Amino acid sequence: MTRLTLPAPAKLNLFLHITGRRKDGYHELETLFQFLTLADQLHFQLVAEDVIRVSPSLPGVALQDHLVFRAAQLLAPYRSDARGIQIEIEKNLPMGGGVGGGSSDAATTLLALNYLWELNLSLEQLAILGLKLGADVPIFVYGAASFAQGVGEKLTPVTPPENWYLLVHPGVHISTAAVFSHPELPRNTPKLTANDPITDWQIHHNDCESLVCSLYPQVATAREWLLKYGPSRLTGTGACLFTCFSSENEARQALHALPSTFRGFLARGVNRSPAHVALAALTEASTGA
Ligand SMILES: C[C@@](CO)(OP(=O)(O)O)[C@H](O)COP(=O)(O)OP(=O)(O)OC[C@H]1O[C@@H](n2ccc(N)nc2=O)[C@H](O)[C@@H]1O
Ligand SMILES: Nc1ncnc2c1ncn2[C@@H]1O[C@H](COP(=O)(O)OP(=O)(O)O)[C@@H](O)[C@H]1O
Repeated sequence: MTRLTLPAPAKLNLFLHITGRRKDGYHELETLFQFLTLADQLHFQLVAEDVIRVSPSLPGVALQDHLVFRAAQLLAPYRSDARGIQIEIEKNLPMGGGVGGGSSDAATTLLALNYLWELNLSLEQLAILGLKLGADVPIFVYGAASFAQGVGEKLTPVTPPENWYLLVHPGVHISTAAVFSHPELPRNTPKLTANDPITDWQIHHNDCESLVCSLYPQVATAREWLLKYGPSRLTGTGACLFTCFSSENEARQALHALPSTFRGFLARGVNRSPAHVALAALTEASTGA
């Protein structure tokens, strides 16, 4: 096989507790990750020359900083021949939206190149490499909805309900680093205990939400609008907020009522990453399983 298309799905942080800060400045988190059917699409094509080509470019992102390019660079030394790769990205996920698009693009690149370059690296090896690119990369590499601890790399698979979500982007770009370095960010939520119902995410919260709403009035306005439909929540450090619905139809009706100042996305929560589903289908087809 010389070409491959794989999705790079969005994630939601159904809740996000900050339980402390490490000496290196990184924050200790407890968060519940679920994937969405909403995804970027990445097209991979092996080429004879020893190059890594990524197109189209992303606004404001130099090639050297592009997480897809960096993921390919990390894997290139493991090749046994000099075949290069051409990668084309259909970017559907809002950047800086808290849905992990960059990390997911990187993880999908690791999975795809491991397959196309026939590297036979384990998911654990790919996750260790991926963590160098971002705290969120391992969850996408493993591909199972999980309760995450540490900086997001200690993962326990769980199965929250696979609801329909309306995701609202309030039109602001939020820097993860800026939120985490803010003096008013709460950093001392007690750790959950073995008896806490982890997948009952609505009883938990996102420690970034109040701060982000006070720094970005558009996020607060979007939150107020979503609250008409049910409990709403910020994902990650924002900017996107979500609320859940029991059917696609209800979620679609809410999407139709969304003010034009916001962008809305309809998606289903899924506990297995669509990238893994696609890769498994491919492997089964090629082995005739
Ligand atoms: C907060 C979360 C929750 O899923 O998501 P996003 O809102 O970014 O999607 C993630 O932990 C983000 O992961 P990721 O986007 O990969 O962050 P990184 O590139 O590793 O880190 C960006 C910056 O955020 C800070 N950071 C990040 C993660 C963490 N646990 N503690 C931190 O203090 C650090 O200052 C770091 O320099
Ligand atoms: N492939 C990529 N997709 C998105 N952002 C990228 C990518 N590569 C590098 N970046 C940089 O990472 C930043 C955060 O990306 P993103 O994952 O979209 O945010 P978030 O973690 O909030 O969902 C972007 O603003 C951009 O500067």
